[in-house]
Amino acid sequence: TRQPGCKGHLIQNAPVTILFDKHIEFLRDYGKNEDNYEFGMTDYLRVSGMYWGLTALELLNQSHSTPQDEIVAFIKNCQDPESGGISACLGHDPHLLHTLSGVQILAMYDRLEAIDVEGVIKYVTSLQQPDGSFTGDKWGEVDTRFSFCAVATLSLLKRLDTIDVDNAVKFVESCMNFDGGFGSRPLSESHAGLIYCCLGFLSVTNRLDIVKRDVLAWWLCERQLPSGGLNGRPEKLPDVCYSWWVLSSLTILGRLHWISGEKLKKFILACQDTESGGFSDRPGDIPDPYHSLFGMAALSLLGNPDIKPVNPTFCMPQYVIDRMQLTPQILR
Ligand SMILES: CN(C(=O)[C@H](Cc1cnc[nH]1)NC(=O)OCc1ccccc1)[C@@H](Cc1ccccc1)C(=O)N[C@@H](Cc1ccc(O)cc1)C(=O)NO
Ligand SMILES: [Zn+2]
Repeated sequence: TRQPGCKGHLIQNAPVTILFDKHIEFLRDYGKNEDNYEFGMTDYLRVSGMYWGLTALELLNQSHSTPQDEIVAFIKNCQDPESGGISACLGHDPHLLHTLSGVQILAMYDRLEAIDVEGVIKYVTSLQQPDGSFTGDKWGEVDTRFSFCAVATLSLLKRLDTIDVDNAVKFVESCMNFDGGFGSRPLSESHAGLIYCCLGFLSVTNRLDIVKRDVLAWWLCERQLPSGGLNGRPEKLPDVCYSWWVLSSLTILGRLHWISGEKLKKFILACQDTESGGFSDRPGDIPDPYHSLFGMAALSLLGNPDIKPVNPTFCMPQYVIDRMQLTPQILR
């Protein structure tokens, strides 16, 4: 909805504060009434959707009000007894994306003992290929996203020793481009989401030494547009979730100060839905838990004191990473 006098993607009289109570209500009630369209459409993402909503609520210090036992039981039921992997929803095939989301939720609640941890490890290790890469599931799609999902999952379970880390690093290194960025596979185009995955992978495996630090930091800063918002690739529109992919990457590189945080903050705040609560991808669109988490996580990285600190590598509350004594590498 472009109103007259609209500056880029900023709408006049856009919110300039965080509407905390509305976001809490939006996240708590999302998917409650099972008849609404969004709920049904996201079956294939259910466990990931739970990770987004629950992590966002935790960043707002609200997780005391979530039905933890029900959530733990649901994730437990989504673990495939045969392969050990976790699926998005009952009856779906297990997948690395949802195995990570499930393990992230259980780690946040300190309830990892509720699932067959050895089964998860067996599943993750079974997906590593001879060239060091990982497939997302048994159907064989290789992507650097899955390299990150694999090592992030194993790191949360303290079992990084069960895969060939050096070979995994070699594959990710083979996906680095001349612009310092990373793509899905060797010679694929650089993309902010994949750069986050590859930097997260290198942070977990303590191998950030291979990155072309300032070339990549420069490419990430070029994602910022006149509206203050960030895009994922050159010539694309700004989108609040890219605030997270780009900011977490710059934080891991120790170059967060290179971007204009004030202008970005204005863009993120303008993505709030003043009626329903929640954040949308850009001002005026429909809010969802995914963009709500990544918008608030970005505000947390920008130093907002009313949102709990978030770990840039795992996109989980920092106090959880500290409790687990995990120390993912970060460049200062
Ligand atoms: C599957 N997916 C995406 O592809 C989103 C779609 C989108 C959101 N805003 C613009 N496009 N894209 C996305 O996550 O891109 C960032 C990214 C790309 C590659 C790797 C990691 C992150 C989103 C879900 C979604 C679909 C449609 C609309 C909103 C959210 C998603 O599950 N993202 C995953 C990462 C991811 C990304 C791409 C995938 O094909 C699968 C998973 C995530 O954030 N997990 O915690
Ligand atoms: Zn988005």
